[in-house]
Amino acid sequence: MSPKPLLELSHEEPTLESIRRAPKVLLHDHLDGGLRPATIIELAKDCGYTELPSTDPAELGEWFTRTASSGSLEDYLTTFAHTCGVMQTAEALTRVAAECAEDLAADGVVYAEVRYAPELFCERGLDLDAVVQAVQRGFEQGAQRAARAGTRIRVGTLLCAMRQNARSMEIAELAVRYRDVGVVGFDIAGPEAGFPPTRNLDAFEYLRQSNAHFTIHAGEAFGLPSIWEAIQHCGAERLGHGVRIIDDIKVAEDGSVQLGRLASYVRDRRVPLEMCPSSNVQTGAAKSIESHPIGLLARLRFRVTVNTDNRLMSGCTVSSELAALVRDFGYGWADLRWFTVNAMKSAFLGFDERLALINDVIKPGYARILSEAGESA
Ligand SMILES: O=c1[nH]cnc2c1ncn2[C@@H]1O[C@H](CO)[C@@H](O)[C@H]1O
Ligand SMILES: [Zn+2]
Repeated sequence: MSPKPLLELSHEEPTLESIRRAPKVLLHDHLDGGLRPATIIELAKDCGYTELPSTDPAELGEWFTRTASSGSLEDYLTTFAHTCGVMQTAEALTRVAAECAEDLAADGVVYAEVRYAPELFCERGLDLDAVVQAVQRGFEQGAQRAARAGTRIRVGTLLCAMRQNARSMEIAELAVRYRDVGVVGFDIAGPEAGFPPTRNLDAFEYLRQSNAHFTIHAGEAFGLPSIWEAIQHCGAERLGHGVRIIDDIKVAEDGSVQLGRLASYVRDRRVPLEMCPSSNVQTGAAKSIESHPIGLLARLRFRVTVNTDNRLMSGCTVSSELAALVRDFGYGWADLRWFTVNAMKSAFLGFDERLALINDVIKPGYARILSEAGESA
């Protein structure tokens, strides 16, 4: 079967270059998983961090992608010791956040939600508030530099609590304290097996009482019970990954599809899935991009979004993830616009701002690309 676009709009196939020029929205990207290799090396030198596996940027980048392709989430996560190791000062955090905003803007991302766990950056004297302030400063600087370079980006921050630690209430309070200055939500991250989302019920309860937004990493390294708890016990608005929802969908030999009750609920309620195909292949949550559940889930019209997870560990960008899906699923421009609008609708930004980005930036951006494609055809 030759791959076919889900929606027809133009016969011009999107290429990596043209995808880079299209407006894109990113909901799931870790700040400590997106550093430039050269920056890691410079920061290590500045702060006396001596554990890096290489001091050559190309080699170091290659080390991250190779080591993260371990086949298990736990092993994948060990690589973060080196990024967190060099992010222990306010200056380092500001620099990393600024470069993150610049890199995303250069890739054509117009709105990004970038997440990190403040508790991981308090090893050398910073407190949680100092961490958040330093990162916010960086995003502001980066967005300003990007605007001067002719690329506009808006960045919202998500604060993560680490599942294996017991600080989720404290981090949830931090997220609420900074919600008027750029923090748009909360998440839990880290190893999934053995750390069910219900361990953090008090934090989720507090966030709901505070009318605050949160997503939960669920259904990545553990299956349906994790997704069910995240949604039905904790009240997650979105699912980080959520790939294992596929376990509740039966595809018969004749191609007919039957959704179980949880999969139906997720689709009926339009629960956004923050899918990260390359990361899933590296952690063993999916065998390949080609066989990734995103193909079926998009065809069934789940609220699918396409994300990077960790650009450094996967050697990817939003554009390269989309290009891989175009290559393996035959998606066209209408499909890429659909993923982008899905993501913007699912953002933890106010409704009026989401609408403005869709109507003033995303739709005109795709219209421009399509008219250019039409002219050159
Ligand atoms: O795909 C993932 N699943 C679970 N945890 C993750 C993933 N990627 C990164 N982190 C964890 O989130 C922390 C905060 O950014 C990172 O330090 C890493 O430990
Ligand atoms: Zn993640």
